[in-house]
Amino acid sequence: MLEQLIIEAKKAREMAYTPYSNFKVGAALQTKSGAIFHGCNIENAAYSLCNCAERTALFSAYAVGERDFNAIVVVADSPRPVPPCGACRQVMSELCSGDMPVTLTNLNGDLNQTTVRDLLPGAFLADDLKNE
Ligand SMILES: O=c1ccn([C@H]2C[C@H](O)[C@@H](CO)O2)c(=O)[nH]1
Ligand SMILES: [Zn+2]
Repeated sequence: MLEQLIIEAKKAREMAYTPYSNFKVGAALQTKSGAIFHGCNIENAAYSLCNCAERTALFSAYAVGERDFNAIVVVADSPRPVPPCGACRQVMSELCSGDMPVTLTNLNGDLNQTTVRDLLPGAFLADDLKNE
C-alpha cells in the first residue's frame, strides 16, 4: 500500500551519496509481484555522472530481471513534492507503463500523485524508431 511504499522511499533516501549537493532523494519501486526496490541518488565528483534515485531503483530492479511495475514513490526534503528530472521521466517512460502511478512527496508530507505519461507527454518511445 502507498503508506508503506512512502516509508520505504524514506528508508532508501537515507542511503543517498550526496557529498556535492547534500540533497538526498529516495525512491521505492513496487513490482507487480509485490517486491520493493530501493533507489537513492549517487553523486560523483564529475558532476554530470550523478544518478538519480528513480533511475537507481529502476536499474536495480532491471538488473535482477524485474520488468513489471505497479508504482513508484519519490521523496526528498524539498519545498514541493520532488519533481523528477527530464532524464528520469524519459527512463520511466521506457521502462514503465504510461498509466503507472508515480507518487511524488516530501518530508512535510505534501503529495503529488501523477502518472508516467503525465510526467512526460509525447515521450520518445521504442516505436518511434520504426519507419514502416
Ligand atoms: O527527482 C530527483 C531530483 C533530483 N535528484 C538528485 C540528483 C542530484 O544528486 C541531486 C540534485 O539535483 O538530486 C534525484 O535523485 N531525483
Ligand atoms: Zn532524475
